[in-house]
Amino acid sequence: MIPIVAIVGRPNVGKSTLFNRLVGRRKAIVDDLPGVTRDRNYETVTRFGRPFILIDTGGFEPASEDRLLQQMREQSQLAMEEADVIIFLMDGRAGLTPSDVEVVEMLRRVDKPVFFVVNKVDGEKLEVESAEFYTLGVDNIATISAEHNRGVNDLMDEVVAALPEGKKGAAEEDVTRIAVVGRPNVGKSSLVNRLLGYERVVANPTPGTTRDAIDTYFTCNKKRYLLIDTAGIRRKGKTTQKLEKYSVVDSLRSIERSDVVLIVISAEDGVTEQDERIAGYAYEAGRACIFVVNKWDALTKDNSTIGKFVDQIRTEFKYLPFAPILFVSALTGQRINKVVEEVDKVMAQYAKRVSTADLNRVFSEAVTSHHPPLSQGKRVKFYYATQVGTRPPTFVAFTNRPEGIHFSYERYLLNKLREAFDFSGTPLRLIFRGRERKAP
Ligand SMILES: Nc1nc2c(ncn2[C@@H]2O[C@H](COP(=O)(O)OP(=O)(O)OP(=O)(O)O)[C@@H](O)[C@H]2O)c(=O)[nH]1
Ligand SMILES: Nc1nc2c(ncn2[C@@H]2O[C@H](COP(=O)(O)OP(=O)(O)OP(=O)(O)O)[C@@H](O)[C@H]2O)c(=O)[nH]1
Repeated sequence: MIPIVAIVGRPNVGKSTLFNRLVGRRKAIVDDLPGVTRDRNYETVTRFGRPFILIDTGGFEPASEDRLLQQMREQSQLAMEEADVIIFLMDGRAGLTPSDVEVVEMLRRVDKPVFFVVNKVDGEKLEVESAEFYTLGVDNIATISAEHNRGVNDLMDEVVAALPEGKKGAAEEDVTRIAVVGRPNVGKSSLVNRLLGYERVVANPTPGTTRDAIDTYFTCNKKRYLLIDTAGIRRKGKTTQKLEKYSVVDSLRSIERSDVVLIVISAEDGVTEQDERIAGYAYEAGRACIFVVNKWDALTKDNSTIGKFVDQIRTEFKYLPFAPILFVSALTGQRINKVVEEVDKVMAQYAKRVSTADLNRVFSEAVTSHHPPLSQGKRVKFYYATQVGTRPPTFVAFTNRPEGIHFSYERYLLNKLREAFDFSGTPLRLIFRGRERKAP
């Protein structure tokens, strides 16, 4: 399971600055895309070869000192429950504050690696001044400047070393791993029950019910599937009423481990912001996605109901135009058999390989019928394209001007590949690489 690192600390200590530094610049394919709900608070980061999910727990409203302390307690509580490693950030310019002292007390009792870090230590002089933080009685205090990238690598070196060893199961190429994600109470467990055909997971009418996380293998038409059923489903014994936004963390973990993501939406509630956040992450993670609109039985429908839902989903999730939409009822079983059918379809595309010859034929036809726009007055030429991976299908195209290719042209090429090879249900990746033209 991919580990989680959480950054905790008062407002304005520099959590987002550190987060952005670690996440690095975003790829254009994500930035230019209209309608992707970007939740800057969660990102998958790879550092020294180790991937982890980084969470910036910040972003709450500035508030009174009482309220602040309360929020910090909640934030830290969350980090203590969800994260594998915690970075507690303090502000070397503002100095030590009473709320720092209190939160440090809390975090010292945690049985997880906690890094106590003083930020904004931009130079030697501040280094000396940060000595007051040693009065916290913590043995190890790191000083960094997130803004100037000072001490950040050393810190991350230690953070990565403290990550738990990922339990790497044997690579199981023949299993389709399905994540079922969505807000609390949309019917994820009920859907899972239906898919498995028996009451394996107990559905409960209270939102955010506590339960064990269960991964379940099942076989259907001689094919094997793994249902990753941890999504939004709380583990047993937790009593803290979590903020809804944080059930997203469970979804992210599931998505990381999956091939196909079932984004479950309640027909009663329509699309919510949290659905958008989760779907945006699934998209960025490059997973195949299927929208499952559940509780279809609970609606009074007329001829336009389906159409309206499809419109809403296509409008809210512009970046997932290829994701199929299913309307089901986990309660009555209506159209549940379509789910596995659809999973098979998108999985076939997600894992598909096309021949280099076919790929280059399609590529050169696309380029010939619609030339790439000039880049700084120069012609953009493509030499060669090749598929370098699957899950999702990933292509590299060699060109004289990799940076000069506009996003809209990239989208044009991807659409051509989609049409030509029927990649209709899967995300695709297209990478441009520079190559000098060979001398004739
Ligand atoms: N001098 C200095 N300023 C910094 C450093 N890191 C962050 N800052 C500044 O501190 C301010 C707050 O930084 P943020 O990253 O927004 O802080 P935050 O903790 O995410 O704040 P919230 O979103 O309110 O929780 C910004 O003006 C940053 O430019 C640093 O290393 N040195
Ligand atoms: N009418 C109707 N109700 C449903 C359907 N699917 C689930 N429900 C009800 O919705 C409630 C929540 O269902 P769960 O399966 O526990 O939802 P969940 O998404 O797993 O919820 P959390 O564990 O809180 O994340 C229960 O009362 C279910 O009986 C459906 O298709 N139609």
